Amino acid sequence: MTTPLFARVAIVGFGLIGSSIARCVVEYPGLAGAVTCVDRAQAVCDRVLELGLADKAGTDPALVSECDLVVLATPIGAFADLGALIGPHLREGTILTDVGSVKMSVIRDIGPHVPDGVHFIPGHPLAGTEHSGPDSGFAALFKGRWCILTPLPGTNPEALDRLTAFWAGCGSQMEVMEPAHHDRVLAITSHLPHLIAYTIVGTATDLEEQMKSEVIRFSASGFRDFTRIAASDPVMWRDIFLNNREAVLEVIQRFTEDLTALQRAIRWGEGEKLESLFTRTRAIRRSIIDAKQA
Ligand SMILES: NC(=O)c1ccc[n+]([C@@H]2O[C@H](COP(=O)([O-])OP(=O)(O)OC[C@H]3O[C@@H](n4cnc5c(N)ncnc54)[C@H](O)[C@@H]3O)[C@@H](O)[C@H]2O)c1
Ligand SMILES: O=C(O)C(=O)C[C@]1(C(=O)O)C=C[C@@H](O)C=C1
Repeated sequence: MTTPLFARVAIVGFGLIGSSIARCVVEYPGLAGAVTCVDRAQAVCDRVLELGLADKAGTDPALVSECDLVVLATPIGAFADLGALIGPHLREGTILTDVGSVKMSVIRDIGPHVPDGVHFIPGHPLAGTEHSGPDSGFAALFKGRWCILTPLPGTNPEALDRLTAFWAGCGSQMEVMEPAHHDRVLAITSHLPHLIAYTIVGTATDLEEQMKSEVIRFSASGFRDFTRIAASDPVMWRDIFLNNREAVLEVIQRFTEDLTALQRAIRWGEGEKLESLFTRTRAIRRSIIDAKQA
């Protein structure tokens, strides 16, 4: 039997993403010898043990002290407090990473609590669903999906290689990025689409009762797709918008200008303008599909 990449991994926050990582460890050999669950909810810890996703589970942050990989997988608003709680228990040589959807704020909130000799390498798997909690995870979640690491200057290359190998073993395609660049890219590809979905479904929610029930009854696939996204976890998304404020505000500004231009084109009957934009957007969809098949 070959030695696994890590002897014991601690997953702090054992919801959709945390439990999917644990399922990878259970199902794919060679990633880690054992899993420790740390979650603030005792009910989550009990469920994780019941599901067989960890052999140790509890609410005590000191549980991370016996782990050589620690993955923070709570909503990012909890990171500053969490950093202060687990920092003193991290042992030398441990790799500390996270799965948070914003990277600059994670570096700001966790960085000051990382003891010397601990390798802090922020990360973000670009894979998820609208579901939450330990029952919603699955091992195939990361298969063929990007995982972005945003190492800080001076990061130990061997630690980076080990973490890269761990995520690749979960099925991810790996990429390294500057954290600020990550936050700008994700503001467009993930945060703005969620904000738009929340807005569209919110508008429907505010309609008068009669209209609302008709919208629900006759919702066609376009609206349905938005409701899936708008069903995503409210706390997680509150934290994302509050922690990627500048990049999100910038893309909202551009989006608002583009929406106003479309509004004008509709008002003035500028069919060519509309058709030309819709032709360009169709080409983007095709290039995404082609890139996936390549
Ligand atoms: N859901 C997605 O699509 C997705 C995709 C990629 C990355 N992420 C990121 O992953 C992280 C987790 O998201 P999720 O969807 O798995 O969340 P989730 O709601 O399914 O699970 C979060 C877990 O963290 C626990 N928790 C909350 N605060 C805690 C604290 N202070 N200490 C210990 N445990 C705590 C909760 O009890 C819960 O079990 C977030 O930072 C999010 O930005 C989410
Ligand atoms: O598919 C979904 O449900 C998602 O929203 C996943 C998604 C995304 O926007 O692509 C959401 C947030 C994460 O940080 C990464 C992935």
